[in-house]
Amino acid sequence: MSDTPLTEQSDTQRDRTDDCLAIGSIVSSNSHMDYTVEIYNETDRERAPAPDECGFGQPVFIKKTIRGDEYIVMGVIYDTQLVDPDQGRSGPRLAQGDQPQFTPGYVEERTKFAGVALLGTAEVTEDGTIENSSHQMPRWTLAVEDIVEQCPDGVTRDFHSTEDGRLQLAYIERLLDVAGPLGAEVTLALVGRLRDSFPAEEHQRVLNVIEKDVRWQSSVDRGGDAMSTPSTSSARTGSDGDLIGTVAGPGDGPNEFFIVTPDEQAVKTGEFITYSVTVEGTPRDVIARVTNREQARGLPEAFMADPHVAPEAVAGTLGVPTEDIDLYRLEATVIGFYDTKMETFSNPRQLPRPGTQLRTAPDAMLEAVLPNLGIGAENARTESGEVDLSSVDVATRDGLAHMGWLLNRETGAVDVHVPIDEFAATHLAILASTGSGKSYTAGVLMEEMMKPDVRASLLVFDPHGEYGSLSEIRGEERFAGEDGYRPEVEYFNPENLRIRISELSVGDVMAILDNPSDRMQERLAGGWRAMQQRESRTWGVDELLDEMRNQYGPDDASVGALEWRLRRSIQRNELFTTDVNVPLDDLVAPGRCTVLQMDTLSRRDQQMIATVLLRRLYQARLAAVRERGDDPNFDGDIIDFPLFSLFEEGHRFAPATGDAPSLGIMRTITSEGRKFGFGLGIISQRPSKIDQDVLSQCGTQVTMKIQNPTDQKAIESSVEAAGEDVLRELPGLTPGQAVVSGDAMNTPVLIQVRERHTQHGADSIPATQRWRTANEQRREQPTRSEGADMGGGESTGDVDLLGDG
Ligand SMILES: Nc1ncnc2c1ncn2[C@@H]1O[C@H](COP(=O)(O)OP(=O)(O)OP(=O)(O)O)[C@@H](O)[C@H]1O
Repeated sequence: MSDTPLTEQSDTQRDRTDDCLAIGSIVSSNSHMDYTVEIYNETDRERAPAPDECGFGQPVFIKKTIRGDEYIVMGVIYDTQLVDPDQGRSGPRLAQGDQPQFTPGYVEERTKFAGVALLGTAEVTEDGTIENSSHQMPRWTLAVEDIVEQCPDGVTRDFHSTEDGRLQLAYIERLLDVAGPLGAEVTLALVGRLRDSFPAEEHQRVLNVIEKDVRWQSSVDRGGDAMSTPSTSSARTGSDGDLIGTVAGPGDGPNEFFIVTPDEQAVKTGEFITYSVTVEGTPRDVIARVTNREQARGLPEAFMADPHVAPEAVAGTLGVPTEDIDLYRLEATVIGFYDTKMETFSNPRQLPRPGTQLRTAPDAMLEAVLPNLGIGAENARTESGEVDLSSVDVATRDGLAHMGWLLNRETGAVDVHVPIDEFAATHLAILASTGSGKSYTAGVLMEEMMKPDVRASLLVFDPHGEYGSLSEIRGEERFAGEDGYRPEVEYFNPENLRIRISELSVGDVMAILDNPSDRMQERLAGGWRAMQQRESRTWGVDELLDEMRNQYGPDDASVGALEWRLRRSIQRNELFTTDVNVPLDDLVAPGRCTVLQMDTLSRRDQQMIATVLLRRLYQARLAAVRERGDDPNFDGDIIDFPLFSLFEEGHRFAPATGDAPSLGIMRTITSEGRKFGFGLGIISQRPSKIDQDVLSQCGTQVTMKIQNPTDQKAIESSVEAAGEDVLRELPGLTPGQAVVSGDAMNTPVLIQVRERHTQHGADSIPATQRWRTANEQRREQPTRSEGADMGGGESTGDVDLLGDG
């Protein structure tokens, strides 16, 4: 057999099957798909194939005539074997191998076999080209001595083209099976040949994917299983309309599906993606939310055995590719397409088909469809009654709170606006562990509510005095209206916040008196009822005691016991007065934010203030809605504008356990307030400690980092919109990141809360800084500070204390 390439080169791009180089003949088969071919040498043929004409990965064909029609059976050389009869022979031969003329049998025995795996079939046309190629398993069996010919590149190309010009490679799985350990290599060799025949970019991309996959499979099979470690870290941020992945198939739930995406897309959980479907003849862009992300393919864990060695170094040594090999498997849940008539999402009840391409939902689209704009989008309707999303510019719309932007997109790329009407009517909960940004976020919302396009009437119950800096908005230009509007910010503290005793209910008094006996309760109820019948509203404890003594006799022991309690808890408490009652007009007005600073009051007194004020405000709203103002006999308060009241430490006012007097009115307002234009906002770091009735009535939720499992459970059971995927996000959020869900949004949204326009008033000052400053002050003015701090006694001196004097 000659090693020199033939000078007479065949035209490899020719596409005809006639006059091809015969390279060998079949001698046996290992299976229906796997044949052994003896390669011709000089003694068999005048023109024996050169090594590169019958090498590894060489496409070949065998001609077959079936019922008069001519076919080729395509195959590929996937293995070669040399047979040397001399091997293992120790006895002498008559002649040596370099004297073939004397020993033709010997040379013939010393031969080369090739393994040929079958790929498919094609029909041969009259002009010798092929058509109707099929990559199915050939049905006919080949015979011993069938001639195997070298397949020219043109024929190979035609065998891999479909009728409509697409590239087909449908035999790969079979080839990998048949060729065993050499399957990946022979597939790669074939892919390499096809690259020249299919130069178009679309074909090259497909070949890239196949090549990467096969290469990956083969190298990982050598190195171990692909790891599947869930990962959420990624550098890139999704952007407008990018192609991000392909639908792999349906997921666990009826609205869920899986997507495969390469690492470079870095699609995160919470990202909004879109695909197109036709619903009742109309093409629709359906939005889905990514709910989970797992690595489907990455470097094997075994490569990470030594933390001093980068896994890429191991991979490089083993020849495992490391670039662009990571694949992620995302789970997504269908939100729906935006129904421009109903102005909400509608579920197409149709999952995307496997293979559907997915894009990130465009920024502008998300900005318009995420908030529940409700009737807010009315003036963007076209004549057909549909809302023209492209004309919905939420940024210029009135009554929306700009809370921040989508966390998964570039900063500010998709601004998130929350309709204030929604949460002002159906209540709001801001829930997060301490230090996660609750008060900060509440501050952002309050700023938004005081803007000229909203001018809310806000009443803030502030048990920690955290909203002192909100007064800055009075002078901020961005809060000024063209008509001269300037928001008012008023502060009330216990000195100017008094409760008139006659405003208390008997239930309130019982709570204040700390479990009076049954008989005392009975006496108190009788006396209180009588007092409330009186015209005068300026009675006090003395008048009440007189009334009870009138009813139950001057020496009644229970009245005696009540006297002591009433004097201690009510008469001597500066919070309660007989006459002064804060006028509601001083407290609430449109365009006014009133902050009740209650940090010096006991918890019980804070609850009492909330109870009485909420009751008065609620009744005043009720009177307005029921048009009691028209009744000449009505002398109560009327508030003819909606109210929104915000509670820091909400669990203090509506606790899940205990007997807070404020709980009743808070339950009433959260369940009925919608009808009367009275919204509550509950801020709390302990959702599990809030009354579940109150919490579950909060239609809009801003949930931030929460790690405590009991609190997570409370959210799960009371926050309807918080799906499993949303709850999973909560522990991983950092300060300022939040999930906004519920009535105000069409779907839960992961946001970065914007920065405050005013200063945040709740920053804790580090203890070390305080110590240092205090110490420095003492050193500068030792005598004065010592005198003040030590109560004027003999000072030991700071120098001595520090031990350096
Ligand atoms: N959106 C944001 N942008 C910038 N910084 C923020 C943001 N949200 C919170 N922070 C920072 O996080 C800190 C904690 O926020 P905040 O005081 O609102 O927490 P909190 O949940 O109310 O805590 P606490 O329960 O102790 O009152 C703030 O001091 C602020 O510096």
